[in-house]
Amino acid sequence: MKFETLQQIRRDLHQIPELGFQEVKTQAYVLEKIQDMATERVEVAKWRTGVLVKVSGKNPSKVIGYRCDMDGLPITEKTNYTFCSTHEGRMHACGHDFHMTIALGALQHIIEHPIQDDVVILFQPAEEGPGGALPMMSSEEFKRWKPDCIFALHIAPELPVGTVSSKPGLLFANTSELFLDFVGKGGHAAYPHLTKDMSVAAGSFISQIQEIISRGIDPLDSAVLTIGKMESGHVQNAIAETARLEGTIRTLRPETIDIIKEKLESIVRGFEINFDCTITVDYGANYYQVYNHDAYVHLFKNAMKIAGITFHEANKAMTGEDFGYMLKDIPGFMFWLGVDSPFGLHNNQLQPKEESLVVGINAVVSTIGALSKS
Ligand SMILES: CC(=O)N[C@@H](CCC[C@H](N)C(=O)O)C(=O)O
Repeated sequence: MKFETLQQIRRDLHQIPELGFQEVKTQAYVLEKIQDMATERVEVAKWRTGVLVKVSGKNPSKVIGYRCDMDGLPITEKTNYTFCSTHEGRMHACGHDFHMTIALGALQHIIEHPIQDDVVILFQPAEEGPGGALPMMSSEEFKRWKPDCIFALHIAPELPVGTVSSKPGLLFANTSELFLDFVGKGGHAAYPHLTKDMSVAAGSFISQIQEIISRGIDPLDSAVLTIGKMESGHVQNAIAETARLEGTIRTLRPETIDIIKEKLESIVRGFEINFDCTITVDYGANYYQVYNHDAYVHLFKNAMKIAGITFHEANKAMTGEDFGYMLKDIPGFMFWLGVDSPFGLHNNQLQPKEESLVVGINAVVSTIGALSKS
């Protein structure tokens, strides 16, 4: 695919970011592009708002899987792109527009340059939440074409274009979303003694839970507890009856998430007594760690050398990815693709360099070729 075509696809997708399991326009766009390149060797299936494509090999002995994600984030874009999001309050701030474009580019390359094995490309919805990987894996469509090995990429804003990065073993953390609803008693701002102020409770709760990580978890066992959103009250001169905190828990070991949840719940019980309120805890979506299989990372490193792409050994990251569930069941790996953006993932000004699309496709097709020969 020509660079201008890839750039156009990325820009089209960038304009229509949709949240998890709402990727209706995105799915239609992806399907249209696939139809344009389809031959008799290509089969397509829809699953919810996702898409699965199978390209039959010349003499297959295995199915090679490649997965990309499709959803955007509830973030208001602040780039000055001419092709910025047309969906108010939604943005492709995690590079899924790049991931899908690379998958389409790789698909066309495989259709035009047939390999021995079957290739299945998965366009998976809802990576940012509530998690599309697990339900997709239990679908009939996935089971019918279940890959024998699988890999995926994620853009890396801090790495230069022309580079990739990965590591054997643990790459990404275990995660759990966190939603807390506080209900107390509202009232007039001038009569605090007659109320149960949920702004004060929620503010104090945020400070208190910092001690879970700093004093409750072995410093050698890394963990993160972030509250990313806080809401309470309605007006400046009334005491808030309700508050809501939204956040995420990240750990390097699956067991540590349970320890954190236990400590958090004991703080919740204390706050319910101290503030005479009720607090409901909901853990939303939970993702299993991304654990790369050694032999596949080794194969990837060699494939990158041959493709002329610079490989860096990665560090573990506290990011989460529901691709971890696929790697729990199917051998494979995930890697970072350098896109050189001055702004990071989930930033409203994320601006990955489009030249990296070509590198991404080269990395993916080279890896598929190497997997087919292995
Ligand atoms: C790569 C990346 O940024 N992934 C997301 C996954 C989010 C999972 C879930 N919504 C949570 O926040 O726990 C991330 O934020 O790491």
